[in-house]
Amino acid sequence: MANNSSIGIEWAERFETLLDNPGEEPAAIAPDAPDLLTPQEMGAADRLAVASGVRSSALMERAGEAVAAVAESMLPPGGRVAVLAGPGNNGGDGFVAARLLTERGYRVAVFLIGDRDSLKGDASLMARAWKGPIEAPGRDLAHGAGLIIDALFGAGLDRPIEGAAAAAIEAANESRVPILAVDLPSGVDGASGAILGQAILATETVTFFRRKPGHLLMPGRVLAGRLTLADIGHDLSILHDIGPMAFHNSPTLWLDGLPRPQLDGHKYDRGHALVVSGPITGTGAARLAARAALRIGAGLVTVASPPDAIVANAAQLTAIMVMRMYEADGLAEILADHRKNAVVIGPALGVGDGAIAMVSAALDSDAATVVDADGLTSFAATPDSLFMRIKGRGAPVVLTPHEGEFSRLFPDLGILSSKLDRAREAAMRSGAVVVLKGPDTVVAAPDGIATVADNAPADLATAGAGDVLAGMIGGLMAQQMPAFEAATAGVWLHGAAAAHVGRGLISEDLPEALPAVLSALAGP
Ligand SMILES: NC(=O)C1=CN([C@@H]2O[C@H](COP(=O)(O)OP(=O)(O)OC[C@H]3O[C@@H](n4cnc5c(N)ncnc54)[C@H](OP(=O)(O)O)[C@@H]3O)[C@@H](O)[C@H]2O)[C@@H](O)CC1
Ligand SMILES: Nc1ncnc2c1ncn2[C@@H]1O[C@H](COP(=O)(O)OP(=O)(O)O)[C@@H](O)[C@H]1O
Ligand SMILES: [K+]
Repeated sequence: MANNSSIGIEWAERFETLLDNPGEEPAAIAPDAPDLLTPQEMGAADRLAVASGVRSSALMERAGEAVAAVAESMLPPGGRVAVLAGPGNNGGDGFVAARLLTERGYRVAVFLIGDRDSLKGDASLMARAWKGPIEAPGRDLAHGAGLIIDALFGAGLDRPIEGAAAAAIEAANESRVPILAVDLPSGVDGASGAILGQAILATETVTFFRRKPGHLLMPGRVLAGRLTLADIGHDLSILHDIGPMAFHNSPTLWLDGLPRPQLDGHKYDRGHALVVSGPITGTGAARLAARAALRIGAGLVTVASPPDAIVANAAQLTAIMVMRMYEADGLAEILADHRKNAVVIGPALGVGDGAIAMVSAALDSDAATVVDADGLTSFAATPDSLFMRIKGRGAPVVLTPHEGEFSRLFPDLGILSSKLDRAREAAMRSGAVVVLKGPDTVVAAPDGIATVADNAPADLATAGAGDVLAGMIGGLMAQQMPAFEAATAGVWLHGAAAAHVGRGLISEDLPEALPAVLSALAGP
């Protein structure tokens, strides 16, 4: 199907290459390793590592070593450390770090939730190797400490934190002492980034082998602070067996597929994007989207304008063309010209039957289609009719809702705590690539492959930013970039453009920042 994504497949192929040419990989873990593993997948990675001959206690020793190394960078020589250890293997990592830091001259106090005799397996082993005292945490657990190591709960957290552990988290947060979290800030669900009961607000977090979705999804991303990814001895080949379905949105994933102008190329080779304008009271959104489509490389861009808005549009456009459009039939006529191979519809379109008819006309065409804003809201009462049209066509569709628009189209998915799951369900149900926007924008394809972005500065929460994103994705699809890749690249480039502009950003700045961002990506 046209919407299917190739990122997962391409990345898997790249691993094959890395495995065949190990010399080409500078370290076991590339710093931009994009795979995200859920806690369950990470558990499987640990089991696979053990099955391949790595001792689980060796994994824990290296995990504790990685924690100790970051702790040292956060402490003055001989500084005081409070280690909070939990009842599972996360606590085991804490005991290793406590031992190593003591050996290196730091003054370490260990506070355990539960008792040492209840610890099992490697955690029990590491607790026995700790020769110092073990205390029960009280309100003053951080007293005199220069650093708290949070080793209460990691990948094994499976219910809301209460009681003594919740009180310890509260005391740690209130102490204002910097906190280094082991694997995850305790209380953060590694799959969703959601808080289960109570959570540590970490200064830094050390995680192992691969990041988890909860390190990137809100609020987990903020609670984790600065993230270090440590190699503790997993072989890369493990990823083949696991087959990750979620990826960190970084250029590593899509840069090879980003359209580039060719020396022997022609503007007609770079596609023709059509952006549908709203009525006279709402024409700016379409112009923002159109400008973004042109800046991102579409060869030609046309704004299809209702007759009452044609003067407003024409007066403010130069390189972008304007065409008069008489409602849905007019749009269908314009799109009958197959050279117009991508259409962006929805920004400031107005909500109602007229908008439904126009979106339907766009979906009846052969053009790759981005449906945004009012184009989505108009289907709040009849979402299935939108999904049926999407599934019934050959060309790809990208839906770009923010959380409000999303909840109108998929009201029952609000119960899912994971933004990743919400976007995936929506993609599966609608047959479209879904871009669920926000500070942690998720792009999901109907086959379950998804990306999570973390590069959007808060400045992007400004009027019209979404219109620009829709135009960028449409502009990439006009250049034949597949829908999932176009959406993923569009989201990253949108964030990068905002970061390039910095403070004072308004949406008009975003298309203008694209040349710098694209040039930097293209290299010297
Ligand atoms: N596996 C490996 O090889 C490696 C793993 N590594 C490390 O192991 C960590 C995962 O370890 P894990 O699976 O033992 O889980 P962990 O996060 O310690 O917590 C589970 C414990 O907490 C309990 N519990 C859960 N929720 C609770 C709650 N709300 N309130 C109270 N209790 C709760 C639950 O017990 P339960 O009561 O459910 O029986 C269980 O005892 C991982 O994050 C990484 O740091 C590294 O060393 C590298 C090698
Ligand atoms: N707090 C935030 N941090 C970073 N990016 C954000 C934040 N809030 C929103 N965004 C991004 O800003 C854009 C806003 O889009 P949208 O809500 O559609 O606004 P508009 O309708 O005004 O264009 C989206 O790309 C979204 O991902
Ligand atoms: K932790």
